[in-house]
Amino acid sequence: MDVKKIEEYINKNFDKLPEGCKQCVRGEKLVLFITGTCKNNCYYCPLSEKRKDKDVIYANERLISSVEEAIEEAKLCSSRGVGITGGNPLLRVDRTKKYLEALKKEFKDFHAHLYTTPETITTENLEKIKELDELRIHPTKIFNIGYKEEFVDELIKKIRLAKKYIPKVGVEIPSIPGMDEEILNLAYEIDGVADFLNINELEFSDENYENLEKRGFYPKDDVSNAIAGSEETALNVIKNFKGSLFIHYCPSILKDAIQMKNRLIRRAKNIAKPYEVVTDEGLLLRGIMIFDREEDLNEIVEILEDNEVEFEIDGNKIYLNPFILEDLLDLMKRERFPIKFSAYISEYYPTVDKLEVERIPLHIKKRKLRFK
Ligand SMILES: C[S@@+](CC[C@H](N)C(=O)[O-])C[C@H]1O[C@@H](n2cnc3c(N)ncnc32)[C@H](O)[C@@H]1O
Ligand code: SF4
Repeated sequence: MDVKKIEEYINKNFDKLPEGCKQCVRGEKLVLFITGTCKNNCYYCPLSEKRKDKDVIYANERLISSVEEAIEEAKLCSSRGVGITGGNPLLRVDRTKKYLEALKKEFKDFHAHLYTTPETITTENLEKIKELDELRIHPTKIFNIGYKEEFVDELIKKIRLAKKYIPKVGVEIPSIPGMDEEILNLAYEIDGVADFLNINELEFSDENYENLEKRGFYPKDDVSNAIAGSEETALNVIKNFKGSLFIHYCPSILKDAIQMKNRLIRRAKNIAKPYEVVTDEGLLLRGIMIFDREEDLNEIVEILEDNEVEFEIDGNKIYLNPFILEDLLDLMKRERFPIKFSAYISEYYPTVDKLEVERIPLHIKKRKLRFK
């Protein structure tokens, strides 16, 4: 599926999607990675080395250590809900409870969903997370050990238990190529018990690549992280399923090209300085002038102030609107005004690390070579 097809598919099915997915697609969810701790060891686990089995907390891409930082990040992204993920959040259930309750208290109508696995769904844990609106259960044993009735029975028991505390309880699984029959059986077994089944296109990462390759899986193309055959398995299950359960297929490209982009746009709009431009991809553009000498910087500051141009000084740099910078350089060249600075357009992520993705040179100030 390409981006256009995904958009058509999402628009057609939007009303049927679980609320957590609706918000996720629109980039409205704060992704709260509450711990990297997990006892499951799935061979396809995509977690990066920085997160896997590390007891760390991230709010979106930001490493945090307090509830206040999570709230701040939610505000910066105008989040309307939270997806609590990991690792297994229920292995740090008291921390999960603290963050969940704080976010629910801070924001009105804040939708919360959480990912976990069947073993940790207990009455004691559910009591602590009953403020959740949605739970998504990943039956890891079925995909790591094999499809066995006892694993399906355990899953069904846990869905029934969770439904006593949480309004919506669904099952979320990776689409393992070739497991069409098992996934179809699973869908029939949970029909009438679970509220939905989400099937994720299988993705590789630096961490799981070797494991996936050993099992004969390989990338479907050289532009995405998706595994060949995973989409076919998911779509095959949906085509052959004749029950009433809602099955949603989540392609890898939906996460990268639509959901991530929408989340970035929300953050970018909130943090953009008055002189910065938000791109359609949710990145920020700014013009940068870099000076060797303070008097050259002061001269330009005077010109910008005279022309009421918004700008900011950062050490030997001036930041300003990229289009104004281009116009200014054109004018200076036309007027043969000496250009005593280097100028670039910088494109960067509106994330906490402000990762620069591109720097387009507009003018490079020639350096003089001096022999001593
Ligand atoms: C990345 S996990 C995060 C939450 C938690 N660790 C878990 O596995 O449930 C979210 C969902 O992605 C699915 N998943 C796990 N590994 C995946 C992979 N390599 N590619 C695609 N989906 C995957 C699982 O079905 C899980 O429900
Ligand atoms: S349950 Fe999730 S975090 Fe844990 S090993 Fe499996 S994929 Fe990784």
